[in-house]
Amino acid sequence: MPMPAYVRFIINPTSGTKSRIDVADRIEQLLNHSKYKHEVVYTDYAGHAPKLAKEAADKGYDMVVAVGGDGTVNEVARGLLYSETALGVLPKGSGNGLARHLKIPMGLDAAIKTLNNGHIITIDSCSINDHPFFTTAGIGFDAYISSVFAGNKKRGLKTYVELVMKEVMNYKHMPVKAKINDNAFETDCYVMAFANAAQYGNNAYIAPLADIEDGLLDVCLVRKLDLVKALHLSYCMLTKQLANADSAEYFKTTHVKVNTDTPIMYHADGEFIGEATEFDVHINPLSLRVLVPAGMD
Ligand SMILES: Nc1ncnc2c1ncn2[C@@H]1O[C@H](COP(=O)(O)OP(=O)(O)OP(=O)(O)O)[C@@H](O)[C@H]1O
Repeated sequence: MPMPAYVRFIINPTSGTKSRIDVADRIEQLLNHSKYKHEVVYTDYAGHAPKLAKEAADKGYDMVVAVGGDGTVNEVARGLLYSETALGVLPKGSGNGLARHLKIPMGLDAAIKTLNNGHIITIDSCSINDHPFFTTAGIGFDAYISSVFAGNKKRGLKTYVELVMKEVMNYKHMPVKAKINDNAFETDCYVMAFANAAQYGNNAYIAPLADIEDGLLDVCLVRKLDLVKALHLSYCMLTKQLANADSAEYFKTTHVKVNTDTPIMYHADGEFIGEATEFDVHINPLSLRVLVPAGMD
């Protein structure tokens, strides 16, 4: 990056649980000002961040830093795709899947210092029915949970876990037709998760083998679920063993197609999108520049 590099911080004031920390003030205090000239802007509404990010990319800013959870990261990154402008992340959500995958510290001060010492890599992104995603997308149960969570006033990990526990046995698998790696098959689908990064967030590893620079999409399919399987899956997610678990099937591919007769819910980076009967999911190799901590390649 040139010296000084021009940086726009985009803060989602609604993300994360309530905190009294003044993020703009911490940035002012800890950012290396001989390296960066910066400005701070705030989102006014959902869907504002892609415009603010694209505007910065069009003006030739060197980096745009998303301050928020994976929803904000998604919106900012969407505005930067295929541009020279790098994404930076100050994690402020409850899951922070992309930040965790990239080994960005969860603490605000440490994450700001990472911006001072980090370097840029180029990562893959993915799309589900033309919605870009950078961490995970999915159809079935995980999308259903994102839809209920979206309407929930309370946020945070505890609320999320309570919700999953309450709903996991009520949700029913659906029959789908899928095509992965030219192999077409019919299957029941409780959840089909598509992963660019290894985890949903909170160290729940839905795709432990995911490499964000390999040009491949990792797919995890759970056909049906009962209580024993649910407990086993949770254990495997938290211990990074899902790729070899009996309760799930794991694929690496570049492109997935899914069809259903009955509409099924889908999400991208944890944000509920809607329902559809056809899904086209693919990888966009090396499409986003990202600043990562020193030592991460
Ligand atoms: N000013 C705003 N007012 C209302 N919604 C906003 C605003 N700015 C952004 N959003 C929306 O907030 C959504 C959630 O943001 P984000 O994921 O960053 O936080 P979070 O939900 O608290 O984090 P997590 O997903 O980790 O729980 C985003 O998808 C975005 O569309």
